Amino acid sequence: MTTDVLILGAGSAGCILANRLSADPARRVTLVEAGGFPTDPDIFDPAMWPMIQRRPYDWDYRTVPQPGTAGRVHHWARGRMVGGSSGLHAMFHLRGHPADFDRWGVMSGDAGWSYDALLPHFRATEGYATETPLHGARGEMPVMIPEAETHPLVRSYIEGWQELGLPRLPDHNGREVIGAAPNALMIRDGRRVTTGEAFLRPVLDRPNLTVITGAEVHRLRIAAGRVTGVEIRTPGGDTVLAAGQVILSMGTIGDPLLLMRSGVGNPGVLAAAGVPCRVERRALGRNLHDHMLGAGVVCRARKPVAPSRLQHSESLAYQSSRGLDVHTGAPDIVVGCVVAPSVSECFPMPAPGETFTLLFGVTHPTSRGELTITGPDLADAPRIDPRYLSTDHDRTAFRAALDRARMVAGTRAMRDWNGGEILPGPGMRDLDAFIQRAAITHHHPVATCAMGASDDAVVRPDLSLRGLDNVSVVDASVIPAIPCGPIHAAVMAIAQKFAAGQG
Ligand SMILES: Cc1cc2nc3c(=O)[nH]c(=O)nc-3n(C[C@H](O)[C@H](O)[C@H](O)COP(=O)(O)OP(=O)(O)OC[C@H]3O[C@@H](n4cnc5c(N)ncnc54)[C@H](O)[C@@H]3O)c2cc1C
Repeated sequence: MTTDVLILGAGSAGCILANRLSADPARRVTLVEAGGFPTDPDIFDPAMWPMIQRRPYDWDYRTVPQPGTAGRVHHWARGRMVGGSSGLHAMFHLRGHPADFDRWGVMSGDAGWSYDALLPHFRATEGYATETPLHGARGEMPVMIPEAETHPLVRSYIEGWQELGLPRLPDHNGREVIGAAPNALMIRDGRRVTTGEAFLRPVLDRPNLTVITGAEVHRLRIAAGRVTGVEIRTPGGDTVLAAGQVILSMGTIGDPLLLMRSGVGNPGVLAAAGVPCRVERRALGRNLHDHMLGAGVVCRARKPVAPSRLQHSESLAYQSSRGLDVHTGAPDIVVGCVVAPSVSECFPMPAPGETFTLLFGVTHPTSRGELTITGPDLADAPRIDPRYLSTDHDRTAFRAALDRARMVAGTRAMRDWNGGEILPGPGMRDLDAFIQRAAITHHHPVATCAMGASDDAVVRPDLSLRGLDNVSVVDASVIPAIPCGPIHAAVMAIAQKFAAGQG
């Protein structure tokens, strides 16, 4: 089968690309996805999001043991369904601080990635209730700002930050991010909205769009610096697809794995996995990084904590470790309020309704890891090593974030709620050791195919892959440096910007 554009992966980016690129009826677009259309009703129930991992529609990757987190192995959830990880995520919509994207502009050597240049692409995907110069209302992805639904505990938490001098923001998608606000959410009428629902389902009847589900992309066939065919594995057997243009949208893990299985990458890594090197690209899989959260400062509640009417983790407060009176510029730490108990696997889970949790984390970690293949086949598990908490910067900032979480717990506004700290607990002397055991992924791995101006970078600023003429990479893997907050909004903007550039 031959098509004009073959999009590999129907995740957060892939569904937007399929929508935008098939809008031109003259362009034949084929979208290939390993998973199927989601059918589990739990996926669409916002409150269920922490419970739906490790089900069949989660790739459920594992890291190698992490020296920085007490030798622990971390589970990395990734959606294996139409909509990809937008079917598993916590639905928080936050772009990041403008400085995060201005930095992308510098790193890529292309001002098109600066905040002001990206703003129309952010807005084009957004469906806020009201259009403003900073918020889009005509995009397909609903963005809800909770008001009456906000939990009373979270209201007190936000007041606690105000008491400490942090501003109360309407949401985190203004020009300043430092402050506390209810999380803006990708929810409509009480249901999660995936990119599959928002962008793909409405255009499924386009005659020029073909969607193939249950199909795992195994390898790219490469000849004369181009991809000449894509080997796909389906329950019905193997097949080869061909296209003029191939777009990789399989995410931060899926893209480098496919490229490495196909012979693109670091010759040493490929040789160790038994794959002949066809295209040398040493940076592929490197630069892997992720946000982590400490889970958590857990407090006994003085009164019953009713269940969240949203998705439990209702507010993040971004801030500067330099002081609570710093209200401009990019934040470097964050504290979040979770209405339910939230702890890592190292601690017993407290009973719901009797405790609440303050998560704490670092917005711009400097730890950098690597992802590699271990063999040539789809069944060969990847080696994922984020090298969590391997820099002084990250460990120091984590301590500052933990201190801030304790500060807000001690405010007057929280007095009616806080019945005493359970974790780390007043007797805990070694807070660094606690952090090592409490840190969990915030689920934002990026940068294995990072864009950059230098010839070493995996993709160019236009997201074309260096070394293969007809291949582009469009998803979270191209992010060169993680923005301060959750990255889904940035992934949507990346896909929107790329599609807009295709004419
Ligand atoms: C539990 C969790 C909570 C999160 N919470 C938030 C949040 O609240 N806010 C936020 O902004 N971000 C959040 N994120 C992060 C965000 O969801 C992801 O960063 C984003 O969805 C990534 O988009 P993507 O297009 O790069 O990849 P994905 O959406 O993961 O899409 C990749 C697609 O490729 C498919 N694929 C992979 N390999 C193959 C293959 N070999 N063959 C065929 N198909 C393949 C996958 O099945 C998937 O559909 C969260 C993520 C998780 C997992």
